[in-house]
Amino acid sequence: MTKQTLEELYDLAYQRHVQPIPEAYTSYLYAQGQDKILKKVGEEATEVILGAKNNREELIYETADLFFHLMVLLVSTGVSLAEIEAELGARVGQQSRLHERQNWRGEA
Ligand SMILES: N=c1c2ncn([C@@H]3O[C@H](COP(=O)(O)OP(=O)(O)OP(=O)(O)O)[C@@H](O)[C@H]3O)c2ncn1[C@@H]1O[C@H](COP(=O)(O)O)[C@@H](O)[C@H]1O
Repeated sequence: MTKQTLEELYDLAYQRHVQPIPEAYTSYLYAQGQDKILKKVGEEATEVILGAKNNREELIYETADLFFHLMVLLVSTGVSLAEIEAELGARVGQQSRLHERQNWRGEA
């Protein structure tokens, strides 16, 4: 089974940005502009929720769609995957502050 990492997906999205291919869907998204990309991210996020409600196959399929469109969004805004990884890295080892949330135990 062929696998693709998020880094490879990002690189692909980046390549389509710097070297557009007229018939490529990814290049089409960039050509349509930011609002189109944002709309797709919103749609795909909603489809992840619906997929999760249905079954795990749909959740997997829709998550892949969302990841792809998120990569296109990051590329189009000039945000690198390394910046996301750095943000995630900054959170490693931090205590969650669940106790600061009111009623986090579900108490009245
Ligand atoms: N991973 C993906 C990927 N995931 C989802 N999609 C596309 O995202 C779209 C989502 O489907 P929708 O029905 O929501 O959208 P749509 O109706 O086709 O499009 P709209 O008219 O709504 O914009 C489909 O066209 C999918 O083909 C992807 N398109 C491309 N890739 C990767 O990018 C590579 C390059 O693709 P091209 O840019 O098309 O050459 C591919 O080989 C893949 O590895």
